[in-house]
Amino acid sequence: MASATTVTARPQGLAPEGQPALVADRLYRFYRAGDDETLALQGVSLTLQPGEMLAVVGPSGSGKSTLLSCLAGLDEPAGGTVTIAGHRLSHQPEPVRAGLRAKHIGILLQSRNLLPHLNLTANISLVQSALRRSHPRPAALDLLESVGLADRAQSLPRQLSGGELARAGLAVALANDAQVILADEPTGELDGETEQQVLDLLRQRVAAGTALLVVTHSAEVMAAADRVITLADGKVQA
Ligand SMILES: Nc1ncnc2c1ncn2[C@@H]1O[C@H](COP(=O)(O)OP(=O)(O)OP(=O)(O)O)[C@@H](O)[C@H]1O
Repeated sequence: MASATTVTARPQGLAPEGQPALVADRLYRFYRAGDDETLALQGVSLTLQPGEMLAVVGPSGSGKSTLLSCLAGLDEPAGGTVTIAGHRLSHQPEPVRAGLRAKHIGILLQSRNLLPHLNLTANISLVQSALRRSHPRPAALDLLESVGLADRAQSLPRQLSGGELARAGLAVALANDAQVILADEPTGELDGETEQQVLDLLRQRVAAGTALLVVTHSAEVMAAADRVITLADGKVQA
C-alpha cells in the first residue's frame, strides 16, 4: 500500500465517560418461510466499551450477520433492545434509526458499502451528506490517504483491486467519524499483508477511542481483538 498517514483524532461525540458505546440486551430474531421458522438470534446480549475491539465468531448460520444487522439498525429484532451511546436504536421508526446510524455508526459490510457508480470521493461525500452541519467530517482526501488510496480518489470501485476495495470500504466506514464501527468480515478476501494493513488501520481507530465489533472467521482478526465471543445457534456461548 502507498505510504499511509494516520487519522487517529479521537472521534467526536464519544459516549460520556463510563457509558458503553453499544449495548445489546436479549436480542431475538426469527425468520419465517412458510411453516418453517429459523431462530437466528435467541437472547443475545453484549456490551461494547469505547476503545474496545470485540470479535464475534461462530459457524456459518450461527446468526453473526443477523446480529450485526440488528446492531446497525438495518434490521429490527423481534425482541430485546439495542442502545448506541445511550440512545435506543431498536424499535424506532426508520428515519430515527437512519439518523442515529448516520451519526454514531460506521458500517463496513462484505459488499464493501460502496456505490458502484460513484468514485471514492463521492462515496465518502454521500455518507457525510446524512450528517448534521455541526458533525465533524474528515476530509475525503485525508481519509483516502489514511488507507493509502489518495491517488485513487477519482476511481470507481470497479477500477480497484480486492485489497484496494477493502481499504476504500474502510475509508467510507470512517467517513462519519463514528464512535462505533460494525464490520462484517472486513478482511474476508484479503491476502495476509493487506489483511494486516486493514487490521492496523482499525486498531488505530480503536486506540483513539472508537468501539469496534467485527464479525470474522480470521484467526488474525481474533488475535487482534480485545475480546472474542462465539455464537452458536443464535446464542452466545459461555
Ligand atoms: N432472510 C432470511 N430468511 C430466512 N432465513 C434467514 C435469512 N437470513 C438468515 N437466515 C437464517 O438465519 C440463520 C442465521 O443466519 P446468518 O446469516 O445471521 O448467519 P451467519 O452466522 O452470519 O452465517 P455466515 O457465517 O454463513 O455468513 C441461518 O440459519 C440462516 O439460514
